[in-house]
Amino acid sequence: MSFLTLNDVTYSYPNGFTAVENVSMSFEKGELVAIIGQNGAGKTTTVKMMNGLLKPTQGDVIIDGLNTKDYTTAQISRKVGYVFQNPDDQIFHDNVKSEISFGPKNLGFSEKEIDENVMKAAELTGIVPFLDIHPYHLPYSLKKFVTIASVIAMGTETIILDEPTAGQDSIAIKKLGFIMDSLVREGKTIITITHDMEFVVQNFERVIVMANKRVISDSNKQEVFWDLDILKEAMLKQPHISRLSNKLNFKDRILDIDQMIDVLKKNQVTEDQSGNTLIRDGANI
Ligand SMILES: Nc1ncnc2c1ncn2[C@@H]1O[C@H](COP(=O)(O)OP(=O)(O)OP(=O)(O)O)[C@@H](O)[C@H]1O
Repeated sequence: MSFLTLNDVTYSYPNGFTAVENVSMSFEKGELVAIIGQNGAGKTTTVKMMNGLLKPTQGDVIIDGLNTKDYTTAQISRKVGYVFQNPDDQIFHDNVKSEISFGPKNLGFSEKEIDENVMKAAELTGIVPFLDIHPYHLPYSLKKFVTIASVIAMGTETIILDEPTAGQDSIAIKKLGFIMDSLVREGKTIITITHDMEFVVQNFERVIVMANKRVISDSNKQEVFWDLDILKEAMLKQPHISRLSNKLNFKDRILDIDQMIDVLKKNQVTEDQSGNTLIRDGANI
């Protein structure tokens, strides 16, 4: 059995609105998975069911053999940590160190474990210099890293990141990639909701696409970003470089600049006697 399974899950909010319908997905330990899809597709509702913040109205969520229906959110949050989309929904302490310590303290860790976890999380997220500062005095980007550190410090086997790239510059986005990589290397499962397709291409292999409350694709990035019907249904665009290669009728399913350069060098680019670049077979421009 997988470490984390959503089995034909439906969720309706108390006002009667059904946000997620008949969704199934499963994750192994050490997996790194992106969830993409239009606004309102049901992504956040789905991941909130993974850490017990929401309990399915139909179907089951099973984490490490535990059905979330039979356990409290506090018990489930020992297994799955969730980093909120908006850091202001998560932060409530008056200095960064207390904020990061709260989770492991709450889980009953010893003083030594708390200190070790806080330092490790702060180092990995690059926020050691800000430990004594009030989180509200930090810019949005750093606040987001405080919330990520707070969840890392809890030592859960799975970490869910909801829109981590929103409001981040390119250096912070690279740092996010590095953090996710380090956690996966430790054997943790990382599930990330994102609208940033370039970020997906650079960091993920498996991609789950949601549209209209359902999963419409769960495959590798090559399949997903070259299935134009799926992208249309999810109202998503191919990465820029894929759109360019598509418009140029290249045969290869290009997803990033390096691949584009390889393909151009190997197949489609030649030089004339004066050294001018010419494009041949496979390109139709
Ligand atoms: N507390 C709530 N009560 C009622 N409806 C809600 C509630 N929270 C979310 N919804 C609705 O459920 C639907 C799915 O929302 P959800 O946040 O899961 O989508 P999403 O794919 O994460 O979207 P986004 O990318 O905008 O965050 C939306 O139509 C939203 O308005």
